[in-house]
Amino acid sequence: MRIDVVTIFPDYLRALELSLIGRATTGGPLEIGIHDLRKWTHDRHRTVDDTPIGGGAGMVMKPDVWGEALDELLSAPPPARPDHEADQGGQGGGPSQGGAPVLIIPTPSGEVLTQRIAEDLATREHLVMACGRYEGIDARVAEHYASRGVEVRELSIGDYVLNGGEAAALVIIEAVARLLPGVLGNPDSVVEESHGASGLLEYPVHTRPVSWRGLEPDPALLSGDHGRIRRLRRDQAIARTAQRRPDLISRLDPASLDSADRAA
Ligand SMILES: NCc1ccc(-c2ccccc2)nc1
Repeated sequence: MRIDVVTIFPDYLRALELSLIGRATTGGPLEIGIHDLRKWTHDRHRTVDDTPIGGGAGMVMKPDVWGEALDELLSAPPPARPDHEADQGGQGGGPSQGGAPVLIIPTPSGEVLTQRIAEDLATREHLVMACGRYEGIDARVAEHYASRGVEVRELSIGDYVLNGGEAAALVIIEAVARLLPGVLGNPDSVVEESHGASGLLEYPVHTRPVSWRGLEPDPALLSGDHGRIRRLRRDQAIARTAQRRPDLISRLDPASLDSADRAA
């Protein structure tokens, strides 16, 4: 997968070149390109914004500058893919959706990112992320590329407003990139995690010391009885989900709640 990020604060995205994601980019399953939007300006002041048509506070990012940047990045050839990855669907499941790039625009007015959306994006070959600042990007940019048949995803990462799309882009990229084969240290840990296949929140985890400040985990965890431990953890996950995220309980497939027993 290749991810291109366009921003007026390229240094904000340098974190991607560190840690887990950073390791995956050196000849791994992930290529990342960070681009300064001002590269596509032509005036002396490298202007990227202007006052809103129709009035209102703040500034809006100019469609013409964004158009030059996205024309270039969206038409770039898809990343070369080694043969063994021909049908690599990654943890996102399913075959790759082919090389057509997806234009992702982080925005407070977008659809909220979910694990399902991350899994879908993890099957793509090329993501182009447009990070807005100020009051956002001129709405005609998303409209234009959608009308040209580009898949445009305006994504929110939650119901709050940030100063720009960069922090949201980091969240979206991490949620997607960690699903790619070879990026996550232990692929098994993708299975039992909050918002994973079970649709439940993750059960509470513990490690040594067994007794800490007078607190100890449920004795079942020390029993060595794996069926009993599996059932305890399922019950803990259900209880935690019901308490903290009742909205997730209503979406659950009842059959998935018994899978812990069947897996025993
Ligand atoms: N849902 C998180 C989120 C994403 C993007 C923005 C944003 C703010 C200003 C300009 C451009 C994007 N705000 C919140």
